[in-house]
Amino acid sequence: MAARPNPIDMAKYVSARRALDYVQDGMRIGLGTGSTAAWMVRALGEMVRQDGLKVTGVPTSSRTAELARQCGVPVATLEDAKWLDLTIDGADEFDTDLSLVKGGGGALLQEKIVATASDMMVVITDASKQVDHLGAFPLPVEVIPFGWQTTKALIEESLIGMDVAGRSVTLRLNRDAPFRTDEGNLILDLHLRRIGNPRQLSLVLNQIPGVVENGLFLDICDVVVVGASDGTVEVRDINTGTVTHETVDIREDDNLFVDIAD
Ligand SMILES: O=C[C@H](O)[C@H](O)[C@H](O)COP(=O)(O)O
Repeated sequence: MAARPNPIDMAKYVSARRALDYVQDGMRIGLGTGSTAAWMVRALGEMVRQDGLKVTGVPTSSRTAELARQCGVPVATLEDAKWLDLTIDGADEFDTDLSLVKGGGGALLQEKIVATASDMMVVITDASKQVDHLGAFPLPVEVIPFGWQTTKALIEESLIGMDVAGRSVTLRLNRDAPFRTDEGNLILDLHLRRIGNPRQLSLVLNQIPGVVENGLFLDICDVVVVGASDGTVEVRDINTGTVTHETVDIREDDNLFVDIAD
């Protein structure tokens, strides 16, 4: 017997379902990483298995690749797919310009490469991720392990002249060991509280030797779908300047409602 998901998962689920309206047969789709993107991958798998949808998914992490295979979504590498029609991914923060902070799950590098190689990026999220100014969520910066303390010191130095409200930088841990990305790199989390000039910060960070990429996604996202636990979504489209409110048609027999571990 199918069980309804809790309110948080319900909001993620409806945003994922609505985002899949952008999918058409034959598309090459970037598959994001995180708990919200996982709902999208499961729902996409259902469309492939039950409706015969033909798509190719390009995962943005080893976790998503594994989930996609489990769900029956055919996967390819970006090297094979080369260019994508659409990427659907979650975010840690978004503002009114649809600028994003991503990388809470450590997948920002592949996510940014894949989203940039897509004609369209749709972000699936809930209202708790909306902010007036980016920066409340610590900004992830991926750095190579070689000389990472020096890279950290250079980042701290670069923050002195920046329009930010906090300047502490911490190495992300996984239990007691440093967290490693899929590329074997480290993540430094920048606790900035408020980022006054995201564009300047992004440019400055990416010029520091040892920095691979930062979690600011600027001018990449086209649409944000904000899901709510009552089954409604707000769809914000930066290209048309429209904001629409809709109710998502939920399949009550949806197999996704069966208890699924994240
Ligand atoms: O590295 C992780 C990604 O950027 C995720 O998209 C982001 O952290 C949001 O994840 P969630 O949907 O679990 O909040």
